[in-house]
Amino acid sequence: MDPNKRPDDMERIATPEQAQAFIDEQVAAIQDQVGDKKVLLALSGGVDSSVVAALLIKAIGKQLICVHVNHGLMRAGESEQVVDVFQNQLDANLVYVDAVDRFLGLLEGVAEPEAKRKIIGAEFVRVFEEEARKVGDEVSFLAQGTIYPDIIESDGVKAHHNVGGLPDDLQFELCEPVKLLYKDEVRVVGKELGLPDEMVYRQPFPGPGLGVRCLGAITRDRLEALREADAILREEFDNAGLTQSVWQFFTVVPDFRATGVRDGKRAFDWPVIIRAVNTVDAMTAEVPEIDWAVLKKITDRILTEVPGVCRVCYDLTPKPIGTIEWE
Ligand SMILES: Nc1ncnc2c1ncn2[C@@H]1O[C@H](COP(=O)(O)OP(=O)(O)OP(=O)(O)O)[C@@H](O)[C@H]1O
Repeated sequence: MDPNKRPDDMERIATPEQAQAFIDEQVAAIQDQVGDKKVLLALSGGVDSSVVAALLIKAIGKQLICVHVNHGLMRAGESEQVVDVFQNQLDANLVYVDAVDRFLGLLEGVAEPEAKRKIIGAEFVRVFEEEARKVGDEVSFLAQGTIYPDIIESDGVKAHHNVGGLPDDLQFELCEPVKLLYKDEVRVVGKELGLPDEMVYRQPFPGPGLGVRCLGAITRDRLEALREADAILREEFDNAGLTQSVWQFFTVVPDFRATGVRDGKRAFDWPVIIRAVNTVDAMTAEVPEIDWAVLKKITDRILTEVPGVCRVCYDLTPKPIGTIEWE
């Protein structure tokens, strides 16, 4: 039997009971696979790696070493939540790497989106490799949040390597407990494992994080404005009950300024663009009709609370022609 093929008769996990049965089965399988050896996991705080971390903690406790890389491009509060949930609440073995200066230093002056993505991806592998080398001798397994769509997308040939790119002398045996699950099932399992809703229902977030929403060459002040505006948007969408009904929403800060008037004086500050989309498969997307009062409240808050911003726009472009992300 192909271990990367979901059996035709496998039930779709939708209830807490089904999730619990899956958890029990995987905990036993992990204990069987790993024994008393150690496992390394890159933990982003996204739903896939968080569910894998929680499963492994349940199965082998401190034999799991989680590495979280704060590259400075996380949304507000995300890295703090990883520390709070995994270190404080679940008492996990967590290595927190503050790599903000490294990433932002390398990205300085780089405006081309593909170049930015490459720098972020390559540096991530480098940071992870450094951490893996520190513990490499004691570790035998690499856990990954591979899910079934990753396997289907890679044509079923081999499991998708989330932290691919590790050198040959640093190869581990893989442990991928959710590789046969669809995203909705991973969420049900995450909920049953007691992870917070913000983690379990986290919307898709691009690998390069806020780096591709701070358009052009990233500067620290513009990145901070983006992070604050994004936090306001998320808070107000949540207050308006839109978090579950809108598929994805975020802000973008372009690398040009607009004029305005603040306290009787000319302002020359950045615009913030609000992007919200609904989609089934991310191939096409529509812009939801957000209640005017909600948009106005978000606009007021961004203009008063976020330094360096003097204009707020709502992006009305469907996909196609516009992609969901701006870069
Ligand atoms: N900042 C980070 N720190 C540690 N690991 C990370 C980080 N960002 C990404 N990763 C690792 O790379 C994997 C792939 O990241 P990607 O951004 O593509 O998200 P994903 O496939 O949706 O998974 P997840 O839901 O776990 O974020 C993650 O599952 C995680 O193992």
